[in-house]
Amino acid sequence: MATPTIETHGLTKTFGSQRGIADLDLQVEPGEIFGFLGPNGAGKSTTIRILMGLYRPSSGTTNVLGLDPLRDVVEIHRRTGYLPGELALYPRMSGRQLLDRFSSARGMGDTRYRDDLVARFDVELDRAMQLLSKGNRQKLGIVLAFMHRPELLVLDEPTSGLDPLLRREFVNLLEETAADGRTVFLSSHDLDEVQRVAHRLAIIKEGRIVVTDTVEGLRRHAPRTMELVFDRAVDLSTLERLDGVEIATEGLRRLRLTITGPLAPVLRAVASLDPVDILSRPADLDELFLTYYRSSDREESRHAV
Ligand SMILES: Nc1ncnc2c1ncn2[C@@H]1O[C@H](COP(=O)(O)OP(=O)(O)OP(=O)(O)O)[C@@H](O)[C@H]1O
Repeated sequence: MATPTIETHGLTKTFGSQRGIADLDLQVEPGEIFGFLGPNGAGKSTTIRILMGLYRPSSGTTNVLGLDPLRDVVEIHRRTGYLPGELALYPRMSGRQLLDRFSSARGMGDTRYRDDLVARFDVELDRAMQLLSKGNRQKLGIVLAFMHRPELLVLDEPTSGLDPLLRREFVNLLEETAADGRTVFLSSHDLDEVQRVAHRLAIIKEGRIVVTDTVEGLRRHAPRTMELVFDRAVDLSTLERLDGVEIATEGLRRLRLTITGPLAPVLRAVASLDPVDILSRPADLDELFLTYYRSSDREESRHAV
C-alpha cells in the first residue's frame, strides 16, 4: 500500500492549561478527498496548523508527504497548497501583485492554469487586499492554493464567504483535483458540501476525533424515517418488539417510524400490518451528524472508527 499522504499518531496540542487537540490519529491516502468536520473551537485549525508546520505539537507524531512538518516545513509548503482560515497577507498589495509575487516565488513560468482559475472564480485583481470582502479574499486564497497544481491541498474552511454558484465551482475544482490523483484535506462546517465531495471524513469534537468513516458508511448508521397510513387502527405490538425502531403515532391511522436498526425485519412487520400507503425518507445524515455534535459520550460514537 502507498505511504499515506498525511499520517498522525496520538497528536496532541495544549495551549497552557487549555485543550487544543488530544490524541488524534489521522490517515489520509493519496488521491483522497478527506473532510474534517467539527463545531467551532473543535480543533480543526489547530490540527491544520500542525500539519503545515506552523504549530509545534505537545506530543504525538505527524507525517505529511513523508516529511516532518517541523523539520521540512519549506519542502512541505513547496509541495502543498495551503488555504488558511483567515488570509492575512500584505494588506496593501493588490490581488495581481500578490499572485505575481507568489507565482515567481514558486518559480511558475506557465501561468495559464492560474489565469484560468482567476477567470473561473471571477477574482478581483485590482483592489488592495485590505479593501476586499471576505468572499473576494477567499477567492484569491483559492487561486493561491491551487495555482501550482500541488500534490496536496490543505484547506481550512475554503468555502466560507463564497456564494452558492462559486461553492459549486469549488466542488468541481476539488473533483478535478482528486481525478488528477492529488490529495485534499478539507476542513468545513458544511456537511452538505463535505458529503458531496469527500471520500472519507472525520468528525472532531472538543479536540478529539469521534468518528472516521466513508460517507456511505456513515449513511448506513443514519436514521431512516418511514410514514405509514392505514385504513383502520392497527396493533403496534409487532413493531414495538423490533430493535432500532422508534414509533410515533399521528392519529389512529398514521405511524411514523424512525429506524436505526436493520430494515428487513421492519419491512416484514410493516407488510403484515397491510398499510394503504408508505412514505420512506432517505437516511438523514444531518441528523446523524448532529448526534455526533451533541453527544457527550465519545464511546457510543466509535462504531466506525
Ligand atoms: N493560539 C492559541 N492560543 C490559545 N488557545 C488556542 C490557540 N489556538 C487555538 N486555541 C484553542 O484551541 C481550541 C481549538 O481551536 P481551533 O481554532 O483549532 O478550532 P476550530 O475547530 O478551527 O474552530 P472554528 O471552526 O471556530 O474555526 C479552542 O479551544 C481554541 O480556543
